[in-house]
This record gives sequence, C-alpha cells and structure tokens, in this order.
Amino acid sequence: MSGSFRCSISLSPLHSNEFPRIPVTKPRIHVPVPKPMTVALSKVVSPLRVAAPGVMIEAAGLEVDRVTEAELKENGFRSTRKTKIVCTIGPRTCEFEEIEALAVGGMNVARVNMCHGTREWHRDVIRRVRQLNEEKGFAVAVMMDTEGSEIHMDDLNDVESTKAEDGQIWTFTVRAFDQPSRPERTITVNYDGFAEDVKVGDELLVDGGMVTFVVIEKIGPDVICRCTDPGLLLPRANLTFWRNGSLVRERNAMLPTISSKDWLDIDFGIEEGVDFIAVSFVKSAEVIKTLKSYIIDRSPGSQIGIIAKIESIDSLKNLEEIIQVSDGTMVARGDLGAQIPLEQVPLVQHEVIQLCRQLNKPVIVASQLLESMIEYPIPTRAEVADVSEAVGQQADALMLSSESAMGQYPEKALAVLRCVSLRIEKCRREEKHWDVTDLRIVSSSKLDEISEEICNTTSRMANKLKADAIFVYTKTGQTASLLSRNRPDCPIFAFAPSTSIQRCLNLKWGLIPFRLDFSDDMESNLNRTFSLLKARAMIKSGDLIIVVSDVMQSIQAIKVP
Ligand SMILES: Nc1ncnc2c1ncn2[C@@H]1O[C@H](COP(=O)(O)OP(=O)(O)O)[C@@H](O)[C@H]1O
Ligand SMILES: C=C(OP(=O)(O)O)C(=O)O
Ligand SMILES: [K+]
Ligand SMILES: [Mg+2]
Repeated sequence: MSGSFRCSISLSPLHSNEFPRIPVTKPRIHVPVPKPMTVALSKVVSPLRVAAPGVMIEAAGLEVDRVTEAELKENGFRSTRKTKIVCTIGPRTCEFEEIEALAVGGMNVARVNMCHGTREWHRDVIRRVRQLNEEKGFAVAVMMDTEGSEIHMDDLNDVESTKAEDGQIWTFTVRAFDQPSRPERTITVNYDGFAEDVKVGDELLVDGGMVTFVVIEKIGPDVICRCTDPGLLLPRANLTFWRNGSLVRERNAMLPTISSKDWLDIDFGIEEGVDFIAVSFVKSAEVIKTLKSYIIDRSPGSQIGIIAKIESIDSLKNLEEIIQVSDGTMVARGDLGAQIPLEQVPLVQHEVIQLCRQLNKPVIVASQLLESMIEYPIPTRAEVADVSEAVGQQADALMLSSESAMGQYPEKALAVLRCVSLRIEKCRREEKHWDVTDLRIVSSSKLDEISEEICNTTSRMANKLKADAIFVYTKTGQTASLLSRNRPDCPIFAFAPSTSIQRCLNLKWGLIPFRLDFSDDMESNLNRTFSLLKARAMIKSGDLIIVVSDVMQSIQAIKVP
C-alpha cells in the first residue's frame, strides 16, 4: 500500500515561470507545472532515421512511441514515467493538432465516450489518432467506452446546461419533445420503466448529488419533483433514486449491461479496430465473457482488450470474478460515487487496485482527478493529493475526463498528471517499497507458473542489482505483463511483434513497448536490439540489462557491449 510519503510534494520549480501565477481573485494554490514535454520532437534524432522528420522509422525494424523515447532520454532510465495516462477526447481536443498536443504531452491511451457525440464524430477522432501514430511515430492506443444502459437525462436539446433553483417544481418524464414544444422545467429520461419503482418521498439525485430533488407526485409517465439542492443540470447526467439512505435499484438491476445501442457501438469499435472496449456499469463476469466470445466470432484473432468499469453497486459483489475475466479494470469513480456512499469510494479504489495487481490485470483510476482544471490553470492541493495517492497505490494508469474533453486546460492537466507521477514514483523508489508481499500465483499450468516465477525473480534481481532496464521479448504480451505486475524500479522494454500488442501494452505500468520482429534465436535478437537501441542513443555500453523472453525460460544479466 502507499504508506506514508516522507518526501515533500514539491514539483520541479524548473519551468515555474512559464505557468501562470495564482490569480488574486481565485483562492487556488500555485503548483508549478513543467511545460509539456520539453524535447522538441524534431530533436529526437536517430542516426538510423531514413524518413522525413516526424515520421516513424520502420526501416530500422524497431518502433517505439517517440514521446516515450524522448521522456526516456530526458528523465534517464530509472526515472522515466511508469504511470500511464488516458485522455478522454471531446470537443476541446478532437482536432488533429489538439490530439497531437496530447500525444506530445504523454497521452498513452485516447478514450472516446460513446455517451456523447455521433458515431461519425468518433470515427473521425479514431482515424486521426491512427493517422498520428502512422505519420508521426506515436503508439497511442484507442479505448472506446460504451454508454451502458443506466438511467440518464436526455441531451437537453443541445442546451449546454439548465439551472434548477431551490424549491422549484420539475417534471421528469419519458415523453420526448421537440425543442419548441418542450414544457418549461421538464426533463426527458432515457428509460421507459424509470418511474415504475419510484415512490413519493424518494430522493432523486442528479449526477450523484450535484442537484437533488424529492418526488412529490407521480402522474402516469411523469414524476413530479421539488428541488431540494439547487444546481446545474448537465446534458445526459445520470439519475439515481434513494430511499431511506439506500439506492433504489430494482429497475436498474434489470437493465442489460450492454444495450442494443451499445452492441451497434461495439460493432463500430471492432470495425474501426479500437484497442480497448471499456464496458460501462458491469454487474457480473457473464457480460464480459459474452462480449469476449462475440468479438472472437466477429473478428477472429482480434487483440481488443475488454476493460470492466467498476461503477455499479452490483459489480462490488462480483469484483474478483469480473476482474479475472477482463483484460483490465477502470475504477470509474464518477458513477460509482452516485451508487455507493462517497466515503466508500476510496476504499473501493484501494481494493480494486490491489486485486488487479494480484490477478495481473491493468487498472485505471478515473474521474475528477483534476476537476477544477476544467476551469482553472492550476489544480487544488486536494486534487494533487488524490493523484499522488493513486500513483502511490501504483495504479497502472490515470484518466482525464472533462479536463481533457471539454476543459480549458487539457495540456496543463496532462502536465500535472505527468509531473506528480514522476515525483511520487521517485519517492516510492527511494523508500524501497520492494515488494516482499507475496503475489498470488496466477498461472494455470506448470509451464506458465515457471514463467511467472522467472518474472518475479527477474524483477527482484533488477532491483537488487540496480539494473538499468529489463528487456522482455514477448509474443503475446503475457510475460511483459507479469513483469509490470512486480512494479520493478527500472523500466521494462517490451519487444512485441505487432503494433496492436505494442499499443495494448501501453496501458501497463512501467512498460515501454516496442514493435520488433524477433526470432527464437535470443543471441541474435539481443545483438540486433542492442545495436538498434545504441544507434538511437537509447542505451549505451556498460548498461546493465536483465533479459527474459516468453520463448526461452531463462534469465540473463548482460552488460551492454
Ligand atoms: N464526444 C463528445 N461530444 C460532446 N461532448 C463530449 C464528448 N465527449 C465528452 N464530452 C463532454 O465531456 C464531458 C466529460 O466526458 P466524460 O467523463 O467521458 O463523460 P461523462 O461526464 O458523461 O461521464 C462530458 O460530460 C461531455 O460534456
Ligand atoms: C469514467 C466513468 O464513466 P463515464 O465517464 O462514462 O460516465 C465514471 O463514471 O467515472
Ligand atoms: K461511458
Ligand atoms: Mg460512468
């Protein structure tokens, strides 16, 4: 567990003058944030570069995300960032140059949320990410997040927001209206059965309590409510009913996790070749299994990873089975906080992170990490502490939602995540939290168990010998994942034969994924990798490398010749 951090959270003052000072009118702290990746991409010179600047070098046979390469050179091997970053792409960041700015700032995964926007809009975004990868040498993975079928408000007929005042009477209804005929203070709800379980006296929470109403009357399809906590109603905000302090969820429990619209979105995602599908409001392991076999049928050999979003109260009962069958998990604190008491959210976060580590699955911590940065150029102290906690817990990845989708400072928010990650990771290394905790055995065969033990030993060896890097040659990504799970001090260079595995590995803690064709002859693989990496100034003679592969069950400790 993160324990206490003795180091102070002082961020590098290096670039402080490049960031705005606290405006006197806003009671915010000034956290100096380093400027976005200072290494200009054009300066990432490789002697092997054969293509025009800005183009990934394929002739060399070794492909790595150019920003990772730059970070590696700038921060040094051991201090390179281990925590990955997912950015939600929205109206503020959907143009090619805006996505590029996020990629330059260290985005590892771009997320599109099918709750919002049209399929055409998402298609354009996904294609821009792909184009960026191809033309400019990034390895940004794409995650498609399903809408799910929980109860939410409609899109307010394109109004940005609407204010509910204390004591006002509002109607929530399943009737749909065209804009001109929409009665005042009337909200359309997406699900026909939503009113069935509601009783007079129930509380209606919008977005987990941003606005609260009490039900005063039910008339056919209309639920009439009085506002008790005023606030802004935002498009597609989720709705939950509470009675005597408990969630009313009979109806929700009957809604399918994957709606018919979600299935169409999933088909779209498969067609567009997304790397991950994040499934909203997962309740049990069954739905993940069903989706996985559906994808295998639709697209045999597909590498699409399924991420289970932990955000429904029902998922908590089945946590271990859900994590076990998924390819990763997201602690989706936004909706989770609307379904369980807020004070339990950090406990669930901690539990999910621990379980994912035990079960060898990547975990993303999501929602409200830097919420104030939607409006302000600097985070609050509490937000910095929250990010530090997630990094200290060694989550694989952190996620930006509104901060990058529609906030005013997406690149600065990204810079804060990067900078806090680096600082807290350094702390943990200095504190020597070497993992003596017994990780469970996750392998199902003796052969796999041997690989697993090799990975555990490799990580221990790398820490003890203060190795500069671990190299892993991995055909499926499994061995790389088992190494990442150990959270070693040095980076793990993972060489994989396909760009899709390379992108999938980009979500995992401490992995630096390369695309490389390799053979079963480890000696020739190594010689080739050493010369390619040396030529790009990514390693030098004398560096200590611990090498493993899923081809050969051995560990080698090698000084780079
Ligand atoms: N494709 C999109 N089109 C329009 N707005 C979007 C889009 N994606 C995200 N947004 C905006 O960014 C906000 C944050 O995104 P996200 O966290 O993914 O959604 P939500 O707030 O619904 O959980 C959304 O509430 C919405 O206002
Ligand atoms: C990440 C989440 O899901 P979404 O943004 O899709 O609601 C969340 O609820 O925290
Ligand atoms: K969603
Ligand atoms: Mg959610």
